Amino acid sequence: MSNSKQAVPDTLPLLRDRIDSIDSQIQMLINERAACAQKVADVKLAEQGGDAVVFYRPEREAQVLRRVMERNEGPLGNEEMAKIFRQVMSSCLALERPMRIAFLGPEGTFTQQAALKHFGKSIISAPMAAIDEVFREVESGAANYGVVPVENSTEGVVNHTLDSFRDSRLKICGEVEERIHHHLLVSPNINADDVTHIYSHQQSLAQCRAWLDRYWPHVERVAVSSNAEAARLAADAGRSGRAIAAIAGEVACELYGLVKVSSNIEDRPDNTTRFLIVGNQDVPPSGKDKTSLLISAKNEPGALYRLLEAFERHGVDMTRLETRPSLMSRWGYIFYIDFVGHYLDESCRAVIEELRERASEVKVLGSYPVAVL
Ligand SMILES: C=C(O[C@@H]1C=C(C(=O)O)C=C[C@H]1O)C(=O)O
Repeated sequence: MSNSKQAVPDTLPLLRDRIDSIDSQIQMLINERAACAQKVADVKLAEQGGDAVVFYRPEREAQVLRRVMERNEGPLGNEEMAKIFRQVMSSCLALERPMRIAFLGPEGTFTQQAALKHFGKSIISAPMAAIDEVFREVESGAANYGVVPVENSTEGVVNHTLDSFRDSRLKICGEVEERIHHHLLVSPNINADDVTHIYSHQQSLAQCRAWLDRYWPHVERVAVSSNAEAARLAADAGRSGRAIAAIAGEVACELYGLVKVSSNIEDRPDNTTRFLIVGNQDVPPSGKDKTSLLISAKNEPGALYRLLEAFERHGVDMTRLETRPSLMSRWGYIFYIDFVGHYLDESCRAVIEELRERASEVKVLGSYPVAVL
C-alpha cells in the first residue's frame, strides 16, 4: 500500500484520521478478496460441475494461514493475525453458501469452540446429542462436515470417536487443538459466597479437583451431561434466585449470560483436547500433513511388531498408537495409528503398501493438514 510506511502521527485526531483511512482501505481489499473467492467458486463449478463441486479446501486454507504467520512482522502476534484471516476466509467461503457443521453439542461445548476455531464464525452450527449422530449427519449429507473430540491430554482417548470410524466411510479432513480452560461461573444476580452446588461434566470436575478441594471444599459437586448443560442449569437457577455455580468454558459463559467468579481453574494449565474434522473429502497434500490409519491385525505372534517395523524402516514418524477391541473376534484388535506425512508421499505409500500385506485390513482414515491454529 502506498502509505503503509508513512510515519505514525502523534496526536489523537490525526491518529484517528489515519485509522479511518486504513480501515477504508482494508475494507476495500477484503471485498476485493471476497470477489476473487467468488470467482474461484465459479471456476470450480465450471470445472467440476453440479453436486461434485467442493468449495471448501482444507489444504489451501492451511497454506494461506501458514503463509500469514510466516510473513507476519507484528506488532500483532502470529496467532492473532492468523485468527483474523481465518475469519476473512470463513466470510468469503460463506458468500457461496455457509457450510453446515455438525458437532458434539449442546451449544456452548468445547467441540463447538473447536468448530469455530477451525472453520471461522460464518457457518451454520448443528449441535448433535452424541458422537455417532455427528457421523450420521455428515454421512447422510445433512451436514457438510462434523467435529468430534478424539483425545485429551489429561483424560486420554475418546473411545466413541475411534469406534465410529470402524463402520464409517467418512474421511478425516482436519484436526484442531484447543487449550481447555475452565471457569467458575454464576448468574450475575447471584453472590458467589451463597453458592451451594457446583455443576459440571464429570471430566471437568476431575480436571479442577485440586482447585475445588482448596477453595470450595464444602460445596457439593454435581456431575451433569456437559459443561454447556451445567451453564444452562446455573443460569436457570439464577432466575429463581438459587445460588448454583457451573464450571464451563468461555462460549458457554457468554451463551448463558453468566459471569466469572474465577478464571482458568483447571489443575493442569496445559490441559488440551484434540478434535477431528470428518467429511466426504480426500484432502490433497498441504505440505505439512498427518495421516490416520485403522488397522486390523492378524492375531498371530509378532503381528504388531511387523506393522511398526515398516514405519521404522521407511523413516516415517509415528505420532500415536491406540488399541481397541475389534468386536469381530474375541481378543482381536484394531490399531489406530497416526503418522507425519500424506498418504501420497512416497515413503508413506511404501509403508501403507507393506501394512496391507501384513494386516487383514488397512483403512486410510485420511490425510489432513497439521493444525495451524
Ligand atoms: C477461494 C478458494 O475457496 C475457498 C476459500 C478460500 C479463501 O478464502 O482463501 C480458500 C480455500 C477454500 O476453502 C480456493 O480454493 O482458493
